[in-house]
Amino acid sequence: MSSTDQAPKSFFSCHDLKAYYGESYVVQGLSFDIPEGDIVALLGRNGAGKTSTLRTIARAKQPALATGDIWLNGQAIHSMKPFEAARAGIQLVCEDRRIIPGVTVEENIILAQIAEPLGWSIEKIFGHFPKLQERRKQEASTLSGGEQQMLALARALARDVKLLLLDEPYEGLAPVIVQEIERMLLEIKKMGITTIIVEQNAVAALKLADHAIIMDSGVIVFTGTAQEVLENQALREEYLAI
Ligand SMILES: Nc1ncnc2c1ncn2[C@@H]1O[C@H](COP(=O)(O)OP(=O)(O)OP(=O)(O)O)[C@@H](O)[C@H]1O
Repeated sequence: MSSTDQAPKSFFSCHDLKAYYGESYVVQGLSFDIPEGDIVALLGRNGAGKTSTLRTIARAKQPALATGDIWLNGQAIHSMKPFEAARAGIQLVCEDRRIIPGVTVEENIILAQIAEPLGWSIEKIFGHFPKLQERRKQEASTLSGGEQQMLALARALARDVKLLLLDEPYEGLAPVIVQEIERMLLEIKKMGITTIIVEQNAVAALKLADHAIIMDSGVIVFTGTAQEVLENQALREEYLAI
C-alpha cells in the first residue's frame, strides 16, 4: 500500500492518497504536508471530497484507502486501523459532534479517557471551557449546538490529540458562538496542536488558517496561504462561491 517506507520530514504528510466508496473514487491522489502547529482550511464545493479526505486520514473504514501514505510525526498512519490512528494522535470531530447521549457533560469527557494515551485532565479542560464546567452535571444531549461543539473539542483534548480533524465545526451556530469556537481553536493552536478544518463558512475558516487547500471532484486544485485565497476573487468565485 505504501509507496515509501521512509517517514517524510514534515510533521504531517500525505502522499498520493486514493480512497473509494464501492466503485467510486472520491479521493483521487491527494498529496500535501502540514508543519507542526499549523491550521489548514480544506475547502471546496459540496461533494468535492473534503469529509472523505478527513475520514481517510483518520483511517475510518469508509472510504477505503486504496493507495497512498499518511505520516504523522514519523508514524505510518496508512498501515493503522482506526483505533491505532486515534492512539497515534488523530482525532476526528465529525459534523454530528458524536456527543454520547444519556450521560452528563463530565461523563462524556471521562468516557473519552477510557483508553490511553490520555490528554488533558478533566480539571484542565474545565479551566479552558468554563461553560462546560458550569454544565458538568447536565445531560450532554441537552446542550446547545455551540456547547456540544465545545464538548466535542473537549473530548478530543481529553485524548492526546496531535492532529485535530474538524468537519464543519461552525455548522448551525450563531456568529457569536462561532467567534467563541474560533477563540478556542486559536488557544488549541497555541498549544502546538495541528488542525485541518473543513468548513462551508470558508471566510471564517480562512481567517483562522495558515494554509488553504481547495478540492474539486476529489483532487486538489489549489494549495497556498489562507491570505492568498482571501485575496484571489476569481479563485473564491470559481470554487467557493464567495
Ligand atoms: N458513504 C458513502 N457512500 C458512497 N458515496 C459517498 C459516501 N459518502 C460520501 N459519498 C460521495 O463521495 C463524494 C464526496 O463526498 P464528501 O462528503 O467527501 O464531500 P464534501 O466535500 O465533504 O461535501 P459536503 O461539503 O457536501 O459535505 C460525494 O460524491 C458523495 O456523494
